Amino acid sequence: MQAFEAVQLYFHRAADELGLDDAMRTLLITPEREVTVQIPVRRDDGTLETLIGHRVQHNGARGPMKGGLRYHPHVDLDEVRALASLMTWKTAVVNIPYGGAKGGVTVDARSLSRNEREHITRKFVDAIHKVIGPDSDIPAPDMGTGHEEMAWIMNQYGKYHGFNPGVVTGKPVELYGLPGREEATGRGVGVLTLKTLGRLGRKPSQVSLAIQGFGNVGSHAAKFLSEADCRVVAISDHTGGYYREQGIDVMQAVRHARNNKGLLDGLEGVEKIANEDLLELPVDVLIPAAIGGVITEANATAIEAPVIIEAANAPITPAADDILSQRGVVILPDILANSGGVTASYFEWAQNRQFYQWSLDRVRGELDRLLTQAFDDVWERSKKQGLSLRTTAFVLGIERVARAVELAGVA
Ligand SMILES: NC(=O)C1=CN([C@@H]2O[C@H](COP(=O)(O)OP(=O)(O)OC[C@H]3O[C@@H](n4cnc5c(N)ncnc54)[C@H](O)[C@@H]3O)[C@@H](O)[C@H]2O)C=CC1
Ligand SMILES: O=C(O)CCC(=O)C(=O)O
Repeated sequence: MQAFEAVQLYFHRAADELGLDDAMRTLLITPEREVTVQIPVRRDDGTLETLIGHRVQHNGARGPMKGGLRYHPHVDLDEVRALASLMTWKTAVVNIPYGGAKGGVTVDARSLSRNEREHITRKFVDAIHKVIGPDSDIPAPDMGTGHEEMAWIMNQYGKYHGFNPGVVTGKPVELYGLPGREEATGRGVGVLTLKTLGRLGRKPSQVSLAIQGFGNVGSHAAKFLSEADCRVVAISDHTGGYYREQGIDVMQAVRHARNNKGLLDGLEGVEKIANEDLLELPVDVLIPAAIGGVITEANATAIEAPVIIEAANAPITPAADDILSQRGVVILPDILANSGGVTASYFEWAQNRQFYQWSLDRVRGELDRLLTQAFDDVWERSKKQGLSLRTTAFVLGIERVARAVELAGVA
């Protein structure tokens, strides 16, 4: 099943609960605009390469469209469309005044020099600057991009439209960024993991965790949860998994990765395992925080964790989701679990519009407050209506977007 088809499946399950008619379903699921562009780039060795980039603006009923920019070799239009639609429901679940969008360039970010990344980013902005903007569509980091790319986006956009830092979020703190945006997705994953454990009557000190992916999201989630007294027994990156039953020293791993181009290979005091095996460890909580589609029909029955927190977008296929749900596995869905990133982006954007900067404490406090509210809304409604957390999160998101469409009118 293609990625967008999978999101549509979840969408229709929730739309059935809401009794939405076919016309409204078609309106809500169809992207408003899709832009595919050529990005010609000269590599450092002089060769010319033509890359493809996409920006999908899924729905803007609740506000400017918002979503990250991914540099990854698997990026294609279907994936970007799926991720853009997830953003629409995510911003609605956490109730921030945005719609949903996503962008991507089909390229292995790790194969690029800094100069090449800058070149590609600026060329991409050259191609899409007319359709993005602080009131229309606001990019942010996703896999393979970070604060450097966001600074280049701001700068390149400014060459066409004048200085306006609110065109992009996830910028360096020294350049109109937000203290706390970089950690926000992982911190949010941590906060929501603790909320989930609390509802299940589990104490953090009794809990073991495995986290796949040690980039922005995975490393900050690991840090937050180990500081909260959870035992992080496995972490990984694309080079493999790293296991220690007594618990990994997460800060040592963070320092190691920082000095090793973001990679964990060579980390001492741990056993090397395969990424696939990490997913099947007998842990209390599994946190996929890397690519999508890692838990499928093929490995769902082998997953032992009774709780899965979807830090990555779409890490579980619908067939696997059904198998796990039937087994009673508690799954906190991506559109809630990783919503801390876009929520902090909202704070950054709001402050850019005021040329004002909050303190880190205030950012964390507001972030925790909004995420807690969204979590409680989803958890309580799920129990009341007897629906999975995923279907409930979709119901809540779709309901808010549909209401905005009805109130604003479409004709
Ligand atoms: N950065 C953000 O603010 C947000 C990110 N997300 C999602 O979180 C996930 C991770 O994003 P980031 O941490 O930003 O990306 P990143 O690029 O900072 O890190 C990705 C990590 O995943 C690892 N990885 C890549 N391919 C892998 C594979 N095949 N198997 C195992 N590990 C692999 C990489 O080595 C790296 O450790 C993505 O699904 C993204 O869409 C969701 C919300 C916001
Ligand atoms: O911070 C943002 O605006 C978007 C983050 C994102 O791409 C996501 O939540 O998947």
